[in-house]
Amino acid sequence: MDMLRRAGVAEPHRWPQAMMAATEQGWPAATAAPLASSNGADSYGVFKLSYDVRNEDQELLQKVWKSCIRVAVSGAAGNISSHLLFMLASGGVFGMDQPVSFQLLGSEESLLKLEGVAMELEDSLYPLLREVRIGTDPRNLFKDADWVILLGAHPRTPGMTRAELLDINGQIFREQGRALDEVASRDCKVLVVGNPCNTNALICMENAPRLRRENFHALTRLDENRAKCQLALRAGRFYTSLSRVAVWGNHSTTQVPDFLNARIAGEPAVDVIGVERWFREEFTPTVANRGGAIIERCSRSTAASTAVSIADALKSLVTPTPEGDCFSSAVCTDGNPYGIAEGLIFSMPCRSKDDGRYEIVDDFVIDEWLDEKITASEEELLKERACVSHLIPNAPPAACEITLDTMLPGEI
Ligand SMILES: NC(=O)c1ccc[n+]([C@@H]2O[C@H](COP(=O)([O-])OP(=O)(O)OC[C@H]3O[C@@H](n4cnc5c(N)ncnc54)[C@H](O)[C@@H]3O)[C@@H](O)[C@H]2O)c1
Repeated sequence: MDMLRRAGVAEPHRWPQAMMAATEQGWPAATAAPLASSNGADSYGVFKLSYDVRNEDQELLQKVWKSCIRVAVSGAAGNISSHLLFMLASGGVFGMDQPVSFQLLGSEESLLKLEGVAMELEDSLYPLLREVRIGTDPRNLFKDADWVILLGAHPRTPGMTRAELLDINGQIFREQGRALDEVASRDCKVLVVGNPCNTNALICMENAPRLRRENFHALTRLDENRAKCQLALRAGRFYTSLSRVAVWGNHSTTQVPDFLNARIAGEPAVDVIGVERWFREEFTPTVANRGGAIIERCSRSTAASTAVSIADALKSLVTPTPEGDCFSSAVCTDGNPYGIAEGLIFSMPCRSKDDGRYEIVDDFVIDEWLDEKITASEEELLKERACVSHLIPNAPPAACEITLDTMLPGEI
């Protein structure tokens, strides 16, 4: 500890007991008894060991590390998480000087698998990973969280309508919103991935009034990445030449990948590619069907590219957006510059400085065609909000009028 201070190193959370930590009370442990802990869940396996930092990790002590951040992940035993956690622990998202503590939430059924995930994290020997906690109680696992990534959701079973899925998953996200409200850091940033992610994020936000509304996001970065890939392929240019590629609206088949404002090497994509019919008739459905096309070929969901897009979404919030560019995130529409109905979670072009906050880019041109598509996605989200009015505090009761299945192919 003294050496840390002398070296001017910010004290990571609970350092020097950092390589430590455990399972939540009651977990059928293959490990030693859980330790008492400051945030209600105990650290797992090797993470619960204490050691004398003065005699170890001399190399690490030479480095100037920031204070440890707490990252909570729900659905942490699932497919997407099995890629994501390893990216987060490697430093590739929050930075090579940013220690992290994982608080991993699973369902009762996934607990054994969650322990397996924790064991793989142990074996990966990530210097930046200082704690791992696992369990099933969101009030334990979200405690003091700085970042929360909500992957856990009920899969749609055969015959289940979108309205039924909205209700089942809405109940999960109402409960998790309440838990965040009680125990998470007030400045906590929340990224919802579990589907239907825009409306799940809305329910979560509305049930967590202590947290800032602007800190709730639903993931549309995968759609943006897919749109960029299609533009690059069609133009015969590499991804790096693309900028201002935004996706508007819902993460569903009504999503609107925006080609009008997209740039390729600084020029309008519509001029570089030049085939209007392709944009209007092929581009959008190709982007929306990409997950289905991948499943057809390899019989598995697109967990890896989704995890990469989550990493991209988080990185975009903690690094400055390059001049003239933007990133897509579904965020709260309150006060938005495009006249979209307030009180929705709607994907829009955003820019960030680097501190987790963002602003909505206000200079995108919306022509009649784009406006019509954006309005259709907005109307869908208004209907989804009506369907879950019983899960939103103080919302007037409303009828559920969703009839279309707009779930993206390839997503459960
Ligand atoms: N927004 C996007 O771009 C995007 C892309 C792909 C997938 N998704 C969605 O992400 C979600 C996760 O996908 P996956 O492939 O990892 O699914 P998965 O089924 O492999 O994993 C989900 C995990 O969540 C757990 N879980 C269920 N309910 C839970 C709860 N209440 N609390 C904690 N854990 C819970 C399950 O037990 C399971 O382990 C799905 O809803 C999927 O549709 C979104």
